[in-house]
Amino acid sequence: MKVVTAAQMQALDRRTIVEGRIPGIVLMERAGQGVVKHLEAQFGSSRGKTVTVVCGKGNNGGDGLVVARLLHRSGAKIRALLLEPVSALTRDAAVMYRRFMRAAGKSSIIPFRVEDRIRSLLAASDLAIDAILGTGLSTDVTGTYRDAINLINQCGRPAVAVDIPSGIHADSGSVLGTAIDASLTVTLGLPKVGLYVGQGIDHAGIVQVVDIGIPPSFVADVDSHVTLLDKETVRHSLPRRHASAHKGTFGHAGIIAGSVGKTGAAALAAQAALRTGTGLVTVATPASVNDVLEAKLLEVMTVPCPETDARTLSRDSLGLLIPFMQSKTAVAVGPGISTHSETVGLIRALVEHLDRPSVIDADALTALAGQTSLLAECTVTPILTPHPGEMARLESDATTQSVNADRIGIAGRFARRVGVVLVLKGARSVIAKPDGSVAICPTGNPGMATAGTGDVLTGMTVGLLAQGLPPWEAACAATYIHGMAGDLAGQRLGEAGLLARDVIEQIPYALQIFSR
Ligand SMILES: NC(=O)C1=CN([C@@H]2O[C@H](COP(=O)(O)OP(=O)(O)OC[C@H]3O[C@@H](n4cnc5c(N)ncnc54)[C@H](O)[C@@H]3O)[C@@H](O)[C@H]2O)[C@@H](O)CC1
Ligand SMILES: [K+]
Repeated sequence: MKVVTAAQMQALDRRTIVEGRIPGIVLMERAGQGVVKHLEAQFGSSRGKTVTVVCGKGNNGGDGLVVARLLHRSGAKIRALLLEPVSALTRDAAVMYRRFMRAAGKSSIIPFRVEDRIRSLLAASDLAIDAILGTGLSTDVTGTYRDAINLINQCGRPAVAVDIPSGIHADSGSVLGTAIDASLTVTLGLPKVGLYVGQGIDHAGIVQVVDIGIPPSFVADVDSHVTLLDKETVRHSLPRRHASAHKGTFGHAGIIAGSVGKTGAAALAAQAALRTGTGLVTVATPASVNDVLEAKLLEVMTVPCPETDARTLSRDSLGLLIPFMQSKTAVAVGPGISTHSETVGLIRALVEHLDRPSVIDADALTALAGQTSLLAECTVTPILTPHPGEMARLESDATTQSVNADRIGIAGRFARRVGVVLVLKGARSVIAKPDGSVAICPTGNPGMATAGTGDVLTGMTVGLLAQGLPPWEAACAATYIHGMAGDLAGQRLGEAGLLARDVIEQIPYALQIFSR
């Protein structure tokens, strides 16, 4: 599904109304129906609930008035707060105002004047609906609008944002003055970029997308290079397990990983590859830590390699690692290998011999800082999986902050310039391909910001490569399923105590969801 800017969405809405001959009020009705559907899926039936709907003067407010009418019809007790006089409403919002008034009566509409009254109304509500500002937001929020947003945030009730949390810039995700902290955002037509970047991520809560009937041919014409990953796309790319399968059918992943003090990274990546369905996994690791891995890993094979005095892979490993890579279906390089200068030299030499599907991660990325031209030698497009700090090292003039300020732009430009598939990790990981287009992964949670989850992603990615997925499909599917497994683990354990190993344990359950 394409992800769009406010201007792109407004143009699509307009084209649908003018060329598609679907009146704005019909789109608004569908928007309201979609919001109610997702709201009830999340919070249960609205019958008997008290709901306060806060409406601005624009079409976002119009959507809110549809929600108010539909919830009233379902037996909820509704109060609609108008932030502006009725005369200021847009034409379509005014139509929805009249429809609501006819259905619920004038006493259900409350002008936003007396702050204390509003505060007590919100406090007595089960839910607040934020229909204050949508894609029409242009400047900092001030005055009554700011007061309304702050009162909703302070009331302690879950807020459902219509289209986008009011105050969030639909393109940049930045907060313009103040913004709603939504539990659920039901976005209309196509998802907006601002829900997946910057502060927008924290303010949006759960994001659901509602189809309001924009003709697919109009959507196809939108020039957006950003898409939102979804379950169906991932499902189509996953390997099938035929009845005649044997372990050779599902590939052999080679993982070059580990050093003293960092055998856990190798173990996590190897286990994650197996849990993702890979037939065979072999880890190449410094000789003196090999026994540790043998003890940790039952199903994984290991290859002890020559090492430095610091017990990291040495330059002498190259002669062994070249045939190691050539005998595997796919290769991962990097988890826990250290940044020892000799190991760095080894990785740079090794990359020139990468002739099969590969994932380059962690310390191997640091080894490639300022040396990404070496990747031109790879015969199959490699997948790089940096976190923002590693990304900043790869892009010499960047910092972690500047990377996070433009994750989509940086990922797309880097993937195009260097000719790689890039997974820029972090909240809402983005995956970019060599043509510069970018997918946003909606799965995952803050509990996954813990040691070792990156190694798990590397293992899952090489595992899918070994099973024959092309690099782009493998990167997208691994990132999505990694997030799903993390979400399942988070549901069971909560976020604070979640460990990388818990994510591995949930991979099979995440995969089961695809086979249903
Ligand atoms: N017909 C359409 O175009 C559709 C629009 N839809 C809804 O309409 C929204 C867009 O509607 P609008 O373009 O009317 O705009 P909004 O409803 O987002 O904004 C309302 C008004 O607020 C004003 N405004 C901008 N910044 C402000 C600020 N900082 N403080 C106070 N007021 C400010 C704008 O001038 C605008 O007129 C979408 O987000 C969506 O919810 C949906 O109903 C689907 C169809
Ligand atoms: K809103």
